[in-house]
Amino acid sequence: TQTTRPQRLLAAVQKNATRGDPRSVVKAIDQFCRQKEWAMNVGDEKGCILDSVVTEVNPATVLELGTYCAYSTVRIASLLPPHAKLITLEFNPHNAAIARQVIAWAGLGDKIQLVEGASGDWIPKMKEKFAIETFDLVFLDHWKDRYLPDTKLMEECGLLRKGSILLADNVICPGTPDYLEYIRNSPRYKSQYFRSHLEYTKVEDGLEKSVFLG
Ligand SMILES: Nc1ncnc2c1ncn2CCCCCNC(=O)c1cc(-c2ccc(F)cc2)cc(O)c1O
Ligand SMILES: [Mg+2]
Repeated sequence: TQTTRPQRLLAAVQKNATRGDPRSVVKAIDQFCRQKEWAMNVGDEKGCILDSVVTEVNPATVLELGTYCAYSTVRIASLLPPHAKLITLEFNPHNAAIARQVIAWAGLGDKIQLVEGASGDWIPKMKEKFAIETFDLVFLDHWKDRYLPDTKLMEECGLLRKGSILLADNVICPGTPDYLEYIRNSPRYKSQYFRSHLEYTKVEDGLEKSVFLG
């Protein structure tokens, strides 16, 4: 029977990456996406910007919205300090199952908690279910029309503190116009646009980094 793209991506990781070596997992996925099949990972170009933000923030708590095949999950977690925790939400059970295996191959299972479900359902439960006070860094990479409502939800649930960083993928392509409008005009955020390209293409895209001012 026909395999899915996430299954083929996982096979490429298991074939070309070294177990327990997160950077080789990242490299294997980028190679697969450049040489075989495009997939909606943040990719190597935007990934370098992601790396620089993670390194600068040096977060103890990270929330990722939209795991897909765990490319950015592994990329972020490989840069975290020893006791830091990354919670990643994935809506699609098939993608979650693939992501778990990519995370295991990278050897990052003790830093990453993958939760299956919709962001809107889980954000209000974060504090009680995961003993989280606030997130130092949030990486938004899920449904583009959920960036704004989920940001407002995180504010309402007290999950952001003065200095929390939001980093949003795809603000140009596919685009998140309502989120950009809100975050760039709100007195509660200081935003910066990092111009780049849609993963593995020459199409313009970028990341929007926003600091919550409290
Ligand atoms: N926990 C949760 N809660 C809510 N939604 C949740 C979720 N967990 C998952 N999802 C559902 C996310 C589905 C994937 C989101 N990402 C995207 O849709 C995406 C699309 C492109 C793209 C660009 C140009 C094209 F021509 C085609 C596609 C590129 C990207 O970098 C993208 O991140
Ligand atoms: Mg994306």
